[in-house]
Amino acid sequence: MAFDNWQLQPGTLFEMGPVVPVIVIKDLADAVPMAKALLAGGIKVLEVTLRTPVALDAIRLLAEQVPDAVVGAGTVTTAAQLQQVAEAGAKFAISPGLTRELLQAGKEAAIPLIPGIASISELMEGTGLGYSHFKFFPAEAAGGVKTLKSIHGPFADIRFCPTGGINEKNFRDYLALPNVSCVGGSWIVPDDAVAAKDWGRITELCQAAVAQARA
Ligand SMILES: O=C(O)C(=O)C[C@H](O)[C@H](O)COP(=O)(O)O
Repeated sequence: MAFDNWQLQPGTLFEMGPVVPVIVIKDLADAVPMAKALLAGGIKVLEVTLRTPVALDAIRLLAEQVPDAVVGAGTVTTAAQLQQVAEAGAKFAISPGLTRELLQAGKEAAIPLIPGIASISELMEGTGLGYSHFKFFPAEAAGGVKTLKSIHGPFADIRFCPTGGINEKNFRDYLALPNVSCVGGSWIVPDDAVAAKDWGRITELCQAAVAQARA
């Protein structure tokens, strides 16, 4: 189940995967070349985290200048931030966790909210309000593939985007699960590549991930 007022359904978003880069933009000038490097590598869905002062401006800029990308916001932890990112043009919002306030605001928002869970009780808080698509965070630290396999038993209809500790070595183990159609991670946008403005390396990392996901 999802919400009719959402302009994009989370199932559609998850199917656009397989890897959602978790992006930290420190310098606004990096936003457009980075997004183009990701697109060139076959990655369309971008999560720009609200961890830096320029994050909202970066979302606004990307929504205007890189229309082929599906740009959303990460690290959205409050209802006020959800409203801000929607106004900035984000196509979706992802949270590392959930609160009742955020879930309520998400139901009424124009864009889909993907709340984060690390426990069954948090999951039930979300499913109780009608949510069916969640971030599983911090994936590796919260039991990883084993935990998601166990959750699939009682919650077979629920889908996850695991994030946190996922990399080129383990991401296919997650994608093989029936309740996972995309994973999030920062390994395809490494800090040192961004600092060096080595966009070619980012494109190569994306191409490798996309090719491995298909293999
Ligand atoms: O910023 C947020 O909203 C988060 O939830 C955290 C990120 O998803 C993880 O930090 C990504 O994890 P790594 O791929 O291990 O770097």
